[in-house]
Amino acid sequence: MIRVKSLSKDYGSRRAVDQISFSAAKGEILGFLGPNGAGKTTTMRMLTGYMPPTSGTAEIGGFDVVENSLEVRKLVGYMPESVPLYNEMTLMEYLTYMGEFHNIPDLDDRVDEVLEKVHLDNRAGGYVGNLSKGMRQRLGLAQAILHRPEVLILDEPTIGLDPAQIIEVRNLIREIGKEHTVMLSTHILTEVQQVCNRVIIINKGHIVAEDTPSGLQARLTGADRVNIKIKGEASELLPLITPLPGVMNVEAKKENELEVSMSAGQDIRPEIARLIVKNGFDLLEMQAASLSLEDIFMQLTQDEPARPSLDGTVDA
Ligand SMILES: Nc1ncnc2c1ncn2[C@@H]1O[C@H](COP(=O)(O)OP(=O)(O)OP(=O)(O)O)[C@@H](O)[C@H]1O
Repeated sequence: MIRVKSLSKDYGSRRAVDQISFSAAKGEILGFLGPNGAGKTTTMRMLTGYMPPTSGTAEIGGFDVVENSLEVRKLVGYMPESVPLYNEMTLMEYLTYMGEFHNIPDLDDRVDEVLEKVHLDNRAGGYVGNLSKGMRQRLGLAQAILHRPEVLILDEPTIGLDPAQIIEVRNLIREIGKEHTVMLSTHILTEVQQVCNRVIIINKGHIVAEDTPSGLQARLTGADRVNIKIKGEASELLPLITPLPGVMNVEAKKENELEVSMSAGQDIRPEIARLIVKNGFDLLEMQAASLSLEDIFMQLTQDEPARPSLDGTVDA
């Protein structure tokens, strides 16, 4: 449904998005995760046809966002970061007004339908200005799905909401995701874990990782770090484990506990376990130190010298 190839955007001499490529299939909820200024909004604006790319291409449903922007707008529902809503209109008036741009034939029925979908049907005659922030966000979603788009692009849909409102909006997105392809941007890690089935991590205009939330975690968790608990003096094991191929560092954490860091992709837990037992120690526990998505995100986006990226190439 969404296909992006080498898409770039320059603001003057500043490159905000740098040759990104990705795609999203029908029925996917794709999370676009990145810190402030990463290029999320810029990418979404290009995808919705609101801003031309400097180079590269983006297609929605086979239509080029520049050459077929009218078709693209029919196919896409967009909820910008701050949804412009008209406070002096009732919810029904607002949605009817927005729906007129799209020539929706059964507009009155459709307005009732979407208000029900976002659980605002009981506020239909009330003023937009009287809505809470969470309700406004839900109205923004109603506006985005009004013309039955196949693709929904949501820019930071839960920003500024309180925890209860966040849960409501996330549930709604999951529900909407059953019928639409959804791409949402966020800087909240738990959001992609809870809502999305695939995640793209973007930093400084570059895609630094792409996977399922659990796959991403698994790739980095693997057994990069293992916590080991033994019966006996952990310090005695240090000189034995350190020379093992694939071991980067060994540290005694407590008297009988140590942490072994291994080179990425080299799971040498069996060798370590054999070595411990062979040397007469009882192995009480061996646990891969699980990285949270937050750790992964920090690893992928922090400024540091060249390091291997997830696909094994070297990132500058
Ligand atoms: N209209 C503009 N003119 C010049 N620079 C811009 C413009 N819009 C964004 N930028 C810059 O482009 C980069 C990417 O911004 P963008 O808004 O796309 O990031 P973002 O990931 O959506 O971040 P945020 O969550 O803060 O909106 C930033 O460095 C930003 O300062």
